Amino acid sequence: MKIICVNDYDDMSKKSADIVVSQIILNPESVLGLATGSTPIGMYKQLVKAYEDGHIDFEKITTFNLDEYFNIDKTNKQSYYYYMKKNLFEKVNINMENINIPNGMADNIDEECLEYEKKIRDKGGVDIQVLGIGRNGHIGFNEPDIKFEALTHMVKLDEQTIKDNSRFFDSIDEVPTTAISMGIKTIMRAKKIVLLASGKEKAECIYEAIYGNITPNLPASVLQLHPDVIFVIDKQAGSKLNLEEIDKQYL
Ligand SMILES: N[C@@H]1[C@@H](O)[C@H](O)[C@@H](COP(=O)(O)O)O[C@@H]1O
Repeated sequence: MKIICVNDYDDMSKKSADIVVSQIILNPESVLGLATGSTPIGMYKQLVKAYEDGHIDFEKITTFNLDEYFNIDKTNKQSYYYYMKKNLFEKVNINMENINIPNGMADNIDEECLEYEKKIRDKGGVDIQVLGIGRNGHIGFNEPDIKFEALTHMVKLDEQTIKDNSRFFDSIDEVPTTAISMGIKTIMRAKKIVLLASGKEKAECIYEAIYGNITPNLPASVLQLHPDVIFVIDKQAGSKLNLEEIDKQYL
């Protein structure tokens, strides 16, 4: 595990974008695993800038998003499809046939999940997976007590997550209570993982993810077992860590 602790949100966005940009430059046919939420928005802005400046080309890039709300249409402004379109896809030269987001409107969700896993496998797996983290330590929508062996599946959202995500909706009653999410096993199969966190409200879960027991109660703790994971966090999110100690242990 590598931990990069930077000054603030802007630096977190630049640093994490640098990592993704390098991946794209090294392999223009990369398979990117993408995340939503407020945290990666700055990173997407940086990726768009790198594209506009001519540093990267998305033509041969494939993407797989972590998750999507259940029963929310692509055109709905709260959908993760809409989020990805607005923040990245419509601003770069990505081929929309190469983007993949679970279909929350699928008639048969089990089939949709199996198909999603198959598509990832057929592409040779995810080269680099971007993650945010929920305050309860969730990654994707893998809430506490999730099974580590789960692949893409339907999940029930935690009360805390519903509350946290209600800021994007007009009222808490509109927040979906279920979603389709890559499972922990899907995430752990990625060749490289970059987790982003910013702000003091993430300090506790970042501390637990790095120092705590590896337990489904704190899904992000499983990342301690991944051979190539980088946490890019700002000072506030890293405020509970003893960074000198971590340098000795992990770097
Ligand atoms: N499914 C997403 C996660 O992928 C994201 O990491 C989390 C944190 O969001 P934020 O970055 O807004 O704190 O929110 C949602 O629940």
